[in-house]
Amino acid sequence: MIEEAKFMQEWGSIPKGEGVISKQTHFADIQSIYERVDGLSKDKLMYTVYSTTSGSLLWGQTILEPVLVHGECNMTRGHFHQRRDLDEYYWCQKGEGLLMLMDAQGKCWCEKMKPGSLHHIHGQWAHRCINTGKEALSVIACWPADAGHDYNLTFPIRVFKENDQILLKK
Ligand SMILES: O=P(O)(O)OC[C@H]1O[C@](O)(CO)[C@@H](O)[C@@H]1O
Repeated sequence: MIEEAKFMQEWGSIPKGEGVISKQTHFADIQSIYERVDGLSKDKLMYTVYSTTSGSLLWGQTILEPVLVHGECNMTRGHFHQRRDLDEYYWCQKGEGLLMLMDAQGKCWCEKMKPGSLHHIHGQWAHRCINTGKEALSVIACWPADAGHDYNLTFPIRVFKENDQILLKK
């Protein structure tokens, strides 16, 4: 017997199929992670996450809008996995940005994301996506459904864009 695929992730599009959900994050939800909170409308859309669970795996897509908050690049909240033994893959579909990583000792570094770049995230590394480009940054992820999110962290580096230059500030 040959069946149709249950989900579609067409090139350049969002995941479609039964059980795909989406969640929007607006500036009001995320403002506390930025250095400055004034000057941007609270209802500004910052990012959208589409996700679906099949068995023990999650498939998700995060679309980060090209927004600067007083020069600071739009970013996801960022998290460790509650289960530090569970890894994740990120694949950049569109746009350009940085994947910020931090280990358990607080060592923090970034990998460049561009269309096609594939990133392995070790289970003990916190991770955050940052849009440094002029268009939306679209990142697809696959990770274990029981990994969980641990938001109890602070990244020691901030990413700004000034005169088209990317600046990392401690
Ligand atoms: O929850 P955060 O840290 O804002 O990250 C954005 C997205 O990254 C994912 O965890 C994929 O890693 C999504 O589930 C999540 O919502």
